[in-house]
Amino acid sequence: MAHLLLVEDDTTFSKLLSNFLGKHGHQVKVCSNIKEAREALKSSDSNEPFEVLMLDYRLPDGNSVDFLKALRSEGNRTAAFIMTSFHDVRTAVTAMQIGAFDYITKPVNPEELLMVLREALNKAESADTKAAPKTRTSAKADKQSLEFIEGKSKISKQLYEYVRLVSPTDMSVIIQGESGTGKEHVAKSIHKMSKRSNGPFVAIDCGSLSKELAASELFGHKKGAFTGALQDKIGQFEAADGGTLFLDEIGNLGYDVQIKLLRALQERIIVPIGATQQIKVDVRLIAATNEDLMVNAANGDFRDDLYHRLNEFKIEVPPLRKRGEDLGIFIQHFVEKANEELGRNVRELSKEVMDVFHKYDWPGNLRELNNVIKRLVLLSKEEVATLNALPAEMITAMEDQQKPAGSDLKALQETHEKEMIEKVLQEVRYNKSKAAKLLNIDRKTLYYKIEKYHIE
Ligand SMILES: Nc1ncnc2c1ncn2[C@@H]1O[C@H](COP(=O)(O)OP(=O)(O)OP(=O)(O)O)[C@@H](O)[C@H]1O
Repeated sequence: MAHLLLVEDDTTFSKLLSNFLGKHGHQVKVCSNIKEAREALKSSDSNEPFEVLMLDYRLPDGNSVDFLKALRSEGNRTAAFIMTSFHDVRTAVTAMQIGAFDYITKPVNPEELLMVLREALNKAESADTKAAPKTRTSAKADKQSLEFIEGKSKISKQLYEYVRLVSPTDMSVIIQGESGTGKEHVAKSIHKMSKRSNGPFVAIDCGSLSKELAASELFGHKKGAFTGALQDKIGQFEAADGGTLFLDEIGNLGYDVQIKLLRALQERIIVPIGATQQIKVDVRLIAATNEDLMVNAANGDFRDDLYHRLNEFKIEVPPLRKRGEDLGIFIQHFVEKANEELGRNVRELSKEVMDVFHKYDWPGNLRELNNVIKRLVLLSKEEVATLNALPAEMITAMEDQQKPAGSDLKALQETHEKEMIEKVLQEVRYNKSKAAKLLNIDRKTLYYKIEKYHIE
């Protein structure tokens, strides 16, 4: 049994969901907005904290991506997943960067929900047993590398040529690529092929670290160094001694921590917070980012000196839509993996499903493909998976894409609607309440349309 917090403003749906989860032995606290959720989190018993947060994306007093961002920066690391419509998948992808474990598209399929919940609970459990949440150690690195697919496209061959080239050296590496392209996988491969492969591989997701906690997480602290430092803590730099430290989403580190990081890299020593003695460390650093750190450095958002220290070698991991023939190889791989995990026997995807997969642009890259395939396999009782097992909206999106815009009434209406919203937003200087009133729609609908049409 798990203690879950469900934040959902659709009361019928939340009742349905909590009954369903209750029947599966879980204890669910339901809140209908962010304010209530905050109160529930505050008053949750420290003996029985929430193990998983299940968040509807659009809530009456904000969206759950911002909510989760705020929680993470306050140091809350409870496993969380976001429930979203298919149109918001791009937003959900952002959510994963700030430490949501996963997302699930609405309408929620019960079996899929249980699967995602099970995975979130496993994650919560493994985080509990480690020095820090979101820190992954070498045992997992080994297991995952076995499942690694390189691909046959030209762009993938070049990628792995670079990986093999840089692995045996001790150079720092920046891995750049969109969310879900496999940056962590690449980092693990570099570690495995390096002379440090017998040492630890420690991964930290800087996106889920609050500014206050980042320095202590990386460099450790002494008991009493700050409120809440109840005992000495070893930092991840020390934990990675003799091995590789992988800093995911490094662009999220605050300026102060960046200075300390630079010093640790240049002088190979660290000083835990509140300590007086220096500790020698021998760590290879690999950093990942989905932004262009060079641009951030030029804008002053990232320290120039640190950028150059890290950028001894740069590897770009291509988005899935640019990996051409690899798509088929990844599909096969993920289907086999899902069959094994879920005890299914899907042998083939129907031609229609393959068509959709080839046309779709996969904004969440390999992670999204993996998720969609898991769902597809889960819902397919036969050997051939058909369109029925794909999210309905994915198919509609593909159909819409294929229609010629000139004669497509819906597309014309949507273009008109987008222009109208943009015009009104400009008129009221982006005051969304006023804009919603003028457009005669509620705020929630306005937010939905702003996202749908990618209005800045
Ligand atoms: N080469 C690969 N072969 C098989 N599976 C892969 C490969 N690369 C990535 N994956 C799978 O794709 C998913 C995303 O990979 P990963 O976490 O490495 O991406 P990422 O770019 O680091 O993501 P993020 O930007 O969110 O940190 C994982 O489920 C991973 O197992």
